[in-house]
Amino acid sequence: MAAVNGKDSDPVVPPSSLIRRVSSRSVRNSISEEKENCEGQVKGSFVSKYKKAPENLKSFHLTDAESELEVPGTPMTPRTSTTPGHENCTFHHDLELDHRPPTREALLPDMANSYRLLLTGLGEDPEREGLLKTPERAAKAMLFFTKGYDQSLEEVLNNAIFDEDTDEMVVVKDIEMFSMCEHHLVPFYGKVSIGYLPQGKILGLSKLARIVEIFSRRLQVQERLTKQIAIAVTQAVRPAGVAVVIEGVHMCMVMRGVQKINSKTVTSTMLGVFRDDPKTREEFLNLVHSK
Ligand SMILES: Nc1nc2c(ncn2[C@@H]2O[C@H](COP(=O)(O)OP(=O)(O)OP(=O)(O)O)[C@@H](O)[C@H]2O)c(=O)[nH]1
Repeated sequence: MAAVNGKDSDPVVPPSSLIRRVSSRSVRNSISEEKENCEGQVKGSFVSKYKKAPENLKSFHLTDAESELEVPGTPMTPRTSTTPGHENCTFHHDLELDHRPPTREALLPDMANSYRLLLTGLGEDPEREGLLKTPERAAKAMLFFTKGYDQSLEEVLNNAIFDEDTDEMVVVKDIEMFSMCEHHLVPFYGKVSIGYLPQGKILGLSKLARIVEIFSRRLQVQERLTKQIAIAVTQAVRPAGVAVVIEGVHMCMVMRGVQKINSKTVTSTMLGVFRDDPKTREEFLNLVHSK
């Protein structure tokens, strides 16, 4: 199989714990163990640690750069919970701020103060009744918009990777996406379509949408978001190929700046057979564009 971008590198092999079906408790325990085992390794170590090359691997290759899910400036706060009964929790699927790790919570006072300053800078009175709670609300909202920084691929997958004798295309399309433009800190939103060609392993369908959440709930540019989703799916199930198309509306182009309210930005990442074989790519695009 041709290497992506024509470069050879080690194929990425997910940890064996990702391709076993086990109880959620043991999943969480194994996640904690993995995290401990990973300590001291480079950022994005989940990826680096499991790069091995079994003889019979037919999957396409990711370059080292493509294997790095985390980009510079993308923080990953340590995750443990002090909530009674949840000491071993490292991840909550629908992370809300009333059930969060202390490291995230600790950011709130400083962020609220920043919003207070911002209000003052706008000439507003942060002490007037309508604005009294606004700094805290805004800080919580911003933490929610960026909750993807607290999520990692292995936690989100929760071992929902299943052995299945199929090599037919899987497409989940029109997944809603909300993200934040890293240039203006205003939202961009749209829909994501993901396709992959399995090679004996399939991914729980909801996990594709959850992968979108991990990477969209951060400060982003659409191009990077598209690529990170494709790489994450590759790492999860080592398919013969992955295709991701995102259609986005950028509020920085709508509400300000050039003010083009109807423009849409379409980005795609094609890996493996989707990149190499025009017919496979065409089949995916037809499925995505069909009603
Ligand atoms: N490629 C890319 N550009 C983006 C994305 N989100 C915002 N931008 C662009 O980032 C650029 C920032 O350009 P600057 O000239 O530094 O900032 P600006 O003066 O606010 O630019 P204008 O939006 O043209 O007013 C703009 O062209 C935005 O449209 C994205 O997801 N991908």
